[in-house]
Amino acid sequence: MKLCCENNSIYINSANIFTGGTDTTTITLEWSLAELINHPTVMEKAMKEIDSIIGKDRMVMETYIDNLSYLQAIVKETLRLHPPSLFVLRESTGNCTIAGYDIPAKTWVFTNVWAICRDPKHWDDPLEFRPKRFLNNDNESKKMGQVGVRVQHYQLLPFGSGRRGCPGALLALKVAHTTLAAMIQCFELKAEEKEGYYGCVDMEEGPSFILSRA
Ligand code: HEM
Repeated sequence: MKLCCENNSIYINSANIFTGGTDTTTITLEWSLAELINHPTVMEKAMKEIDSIIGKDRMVMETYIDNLSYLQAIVKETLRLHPPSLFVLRESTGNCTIAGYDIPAKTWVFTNVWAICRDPKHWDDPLEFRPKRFLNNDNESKKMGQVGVRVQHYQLLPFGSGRRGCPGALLALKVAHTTLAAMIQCFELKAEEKEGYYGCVDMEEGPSFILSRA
């Protein structure tokens, strides 16, 4: 049988899934672990949540994740401060105006996800790693608790949005939540004591479109 695909689309889509689906999730895990090591009280709270919901005799499994709301807030806060895809890209199909700028047809428009996720217009203390902001139990969280990474809350866009939004978001979140929970449950993580970084992980960002640690 001869398969007929315009523009080599099977090849392009498969490559998309591999490139878009591998680095992004591991980078999210790396940033989450780095933030947890640098915020021992957050780490302790996450351990306590896992202990109280799962206990010490069972391993974390995907089915428990719905009950680990603090862990989910940690991943959300990581994706806010360190969105692996810095930009979301669109090409205008016709002339249009965005935020007062006239955009001609066929223009590439980059949305700076990184900047929006740190914008003080949308976030209190935007540079602080504070997963609590996503939990529904104080005034700030009442505002932010409902902000999801996969719905149309445009101040938090790690997976993009709309028809071309990330199709792997659900899978990515499942993998990130379960792996992070297992690592917190099984290991005691600390930073190496080396000159300049006593007990802290260096959070410098690498130079790339995909936001990895330097
Ligand atoms: C934390 C992990 C991930 C992040 C942060 C992420 C982020 C994104 C973003 C921002 C886009 C562009 C969306 C837009 O333009 O609106 C995208 C597209 C895409 N992602 Fe992900 N992604 C992740 C994981 C995955 C996984 C696990 C897969 C597949 C197994 C995947 C497959 C894709 C594909 C195929 C596209 C292109 C969709 C299209 O062009 O229509 N991603 N992703």
